[in-house]
Amino acid sequence: MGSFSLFGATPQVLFDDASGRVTYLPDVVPAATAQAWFEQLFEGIAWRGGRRMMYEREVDVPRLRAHFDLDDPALPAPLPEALGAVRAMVDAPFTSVGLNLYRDEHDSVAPHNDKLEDLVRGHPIALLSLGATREMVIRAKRPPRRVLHLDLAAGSLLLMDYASQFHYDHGIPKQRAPMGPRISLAFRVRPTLRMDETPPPADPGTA
Ligand SMILES: O=C(O)CCC(=O)C(=O)O
Ligand SMILES: [Fe+2]
Repeated sequence: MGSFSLFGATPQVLFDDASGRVTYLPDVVPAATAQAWFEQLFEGIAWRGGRRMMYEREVDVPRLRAHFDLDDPALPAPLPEALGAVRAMVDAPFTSVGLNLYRDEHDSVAPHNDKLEDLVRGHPIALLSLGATREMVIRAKRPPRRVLHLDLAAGSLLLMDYASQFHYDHGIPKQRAPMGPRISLAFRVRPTLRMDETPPPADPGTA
């Protein structure tokens, strides 16, 4: 249930109350490993652009993305290793990883909460950061509008629990100063289709 190991990095609990819990764990992955993983993913992933509707107009999603199910037998390196590093810190049965590539300071993700229908209740979202440090803004949806600005450094893990998605938006704002590329890996426990919801075939013995 989103508990984390106390070995390795020292967790910084940013808040932990009725509105949810958000924890930052620096240096979950050593700097050299984080850099190697960044380069492998930057070169090796078939990054996709995207389009979305904004004010009744279609615009580019301001970053590149990719997605994998974690049980994919062709899960590309270094995603299995990255999953291992995350699982060493977080006891949650992650099933999916969403990748974001922020090419430079112009790329961003608008304030949002992760879609609750894509998450299994009670499990956290784990964001592993690689590449350039980028600022994340976490803002309460309702007054008093607590706002947190935090730097997500390479090799760090940010854990946002399920409850926090009801009460806070998070985003990566555009910057004015030039920035190198950053990749984030968003590990989630997604609901699977319940195969057991279809009625079982009639038992021939009782027909
Ligand atoms: O890049 C990040 O750290 C945030 C990504 C994010 O919020 C998402 O993928 O839903
Ligand atoms: Fe998100």
